Amino acid sequence: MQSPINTLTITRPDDWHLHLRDGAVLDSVVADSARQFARAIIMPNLRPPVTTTELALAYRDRIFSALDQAGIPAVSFTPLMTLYLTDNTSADQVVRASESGFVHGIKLYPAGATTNSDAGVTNLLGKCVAALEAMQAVGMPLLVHGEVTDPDVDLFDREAVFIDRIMIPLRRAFPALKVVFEHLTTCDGVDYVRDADGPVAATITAHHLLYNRNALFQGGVRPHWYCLPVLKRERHRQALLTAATSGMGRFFLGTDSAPHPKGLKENACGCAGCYTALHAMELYATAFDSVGSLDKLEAFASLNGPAFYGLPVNQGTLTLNREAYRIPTELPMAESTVVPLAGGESLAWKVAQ
Ligand SMILES: NC(=O)N[C@@H](CC(=O)O)C(=O)O
Ligand SMILES: [Zn+2]
Ligand SMILES: [Zn+2]
Repeated sequence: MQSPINTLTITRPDDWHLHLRDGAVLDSVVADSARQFARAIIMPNLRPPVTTTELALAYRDRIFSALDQAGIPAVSFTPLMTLYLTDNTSADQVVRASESGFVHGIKLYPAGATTNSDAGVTNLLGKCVAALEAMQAVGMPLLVHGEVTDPDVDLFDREAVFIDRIMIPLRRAFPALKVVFEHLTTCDGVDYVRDADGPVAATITAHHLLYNRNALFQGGVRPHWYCLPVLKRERHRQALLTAATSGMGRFFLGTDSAPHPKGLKENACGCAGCYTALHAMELYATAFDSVGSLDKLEAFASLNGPAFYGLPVNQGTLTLNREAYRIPTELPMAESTVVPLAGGESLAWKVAQ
């Protein structure tokens, strides 16, 4: 089923889940995101993590310097900052973040769940009650990496178990808390977000819409397809695609683009994270086109996110053309190299320059 559409112009999109890193890598990656997106929710899992409004302000300044160095005017890309929730995040820190006007979410990393999560939360409903109460009161969204870390739980089941053990009790205790279930990967997650009462939403990556877990092992172990939460079975991919193309306001775009140096991905213990900022909208257009739903891309990429976060829709537009585009195999970045997801492969969509 292929749509006859050959060109598509949508309201300029936003990326509601992005890793920009820091230092020299930040300088290299920020231009890729700014080329396609007007705003992005910037993940706080740096080393050390961004745990306070002061640290977020300093990081935001470094992002603006990187934009300036890349020749991108500050008005054309807005970093929406987040804080990293810890066992010690106080209600006062939440209030300060909210009053800053530039912090738009607080991120839950269960300790040990993913890249740079060592400082994360050990017991959400035991240690973070004051912070969660304050977040609910001021309307600050909680962004969650929704996987349990219990070593007895199979890697592929960690999202489903997170719903039962954390999400449901959390929502019962804080029914008015805004929650974004980040990088949703399962049909269990889709069902939960679709049916839950209250202000719940989810981001979905391009890679989870395009690939199932076979991609990790096609012809051998392929580390560039390894991310967390890990790719799942085909039926989960199908459920994500149905949700993303449903037009439902609870589902919106979040690339989870997460650059790692090539040498740390192609490694005996390779890092989790896929780099998709370079070709994000091309990947999403390919996924939506695969089910004849290009007409639903604008809601997912440009309208649903701002509505949930209470922000205005962007002014500009982005045009995609049906045009063969070969993804580069490698990108030189600072002192290292980053391999974009599906490097060397071709897509049928290209963002117009
Ligand atoms: N998604 C990933 O596999 N990695 C992310 C962390 C995260 O979003 O969990 C990273 O920071 O590298
Ligand atoms: Zn995550
Ligand atoms: Zn992420």
